[in-house]
Amino acid sequence: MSQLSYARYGKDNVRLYKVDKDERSGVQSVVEQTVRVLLEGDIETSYTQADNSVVVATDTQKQTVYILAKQNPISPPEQFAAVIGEHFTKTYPHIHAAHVKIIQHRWTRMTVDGKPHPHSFFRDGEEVRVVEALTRENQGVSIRSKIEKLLVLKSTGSAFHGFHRDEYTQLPETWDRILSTEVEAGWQWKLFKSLPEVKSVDFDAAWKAARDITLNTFATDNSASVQNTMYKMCDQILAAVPLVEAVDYSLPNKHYFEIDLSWHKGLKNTGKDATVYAPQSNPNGLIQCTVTRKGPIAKL
Ligand SMILES: O=c1[nH]c(=O)c2[nH]c(=O)[nH]c2[nH]1
Repeated sequence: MSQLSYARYGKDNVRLYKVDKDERSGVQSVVEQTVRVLLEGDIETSYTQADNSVVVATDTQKQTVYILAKQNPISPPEQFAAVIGEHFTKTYPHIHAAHVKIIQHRWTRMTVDGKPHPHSFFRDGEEVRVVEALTRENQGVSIRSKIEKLLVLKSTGSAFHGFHRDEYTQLPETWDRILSTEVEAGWQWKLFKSLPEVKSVDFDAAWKAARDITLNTFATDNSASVQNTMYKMCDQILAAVPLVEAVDYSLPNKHYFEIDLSWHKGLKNTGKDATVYAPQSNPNGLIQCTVTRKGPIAKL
C-alpha cells in the first residue's frame, strides 16, 4: 500500500560554545555554533515497525556533539563537521550517511584603549558562516561552505539600463542607483576521500578570500547589474581557491525608491537631486547563479 521513500532524523539547533584559554598569555578565544545532525541508513523499521533498536537517539547525537567538541577543535567548522560525520558513519554499521550543518556565529574581539581585549567580544552583525557536510560511508565527505546574512549597500556606482522593454515594462533605466543586498554565497569543495584530507585544507583562508572578494567586488565594481557583479565574484573565488569546484550566490535586490517631493513647494528630490529615499521590504528582486570550472562536478 505505502512505502517509506525518505528518512533522515537527528538533532537540530544544538547550541555549542567553546573557549580556548591560553594560560601563558591569558588570552581567551571563543567560538559559538548551532549544529544540526541528520542520519541516514538502515532505519526504515523504526518508522514502519516501531523498531527502536535501530535508533541512535537524537539525545545521544546531541551528547556526541558535545563530547566531540571537547575532544577536537571545533574551528574551522568544515573540519568539525567532517569529524562529526565520520564518527556517526564509522561508529554505527547501520548508519550509512550523516548530514551535518554548522552555523558559526560572530564573536569579534573587542578593542579597548586601542588594544585587543583578552576575553571580551561583541556581535558585529548577523552575518554567519555556514557549513553543510555530507559524509557517506566509505565514499568520503562532500562539503559546502557558505556566507549568509551579510548585509551590504553602496550609495552609488551601480547602474541598470539596456534591459528588455515591452508593453509590460515600467521601470526607467538608471545610470546611478543604490545597490543593497544580503549576501548568501556558497562554495562547493572537491570531494574529500578521507578525514586527513579534510584536515589538510585551510578553510579559514578560503572563507576570508571569498568574503574579501565579495566585499571588494561589491564596492569597486561599477555594477551593470546584480547578475554581472555576482558573476565577477564567482569567477574570482574559483581562481583564488583551487580546491573549490563551484561557487553560487543568491542575492536579493533590496530596492530603495526615489520619492517625488515636487508637490511640496517644488522640492527637488529625483534624479541627481535625490537624497531622501524610501527603502522597500518587498517585493524584491532575487538573482541567483552557480559558476563552475569546466568539466564534471564530483557529487555524493
Ligand atoms: O541588477 C538588476 N537585475 C535585474 O534583473 C533587475 N530587474 C529589475 O527590475 N532591477 C534589476 N536590477
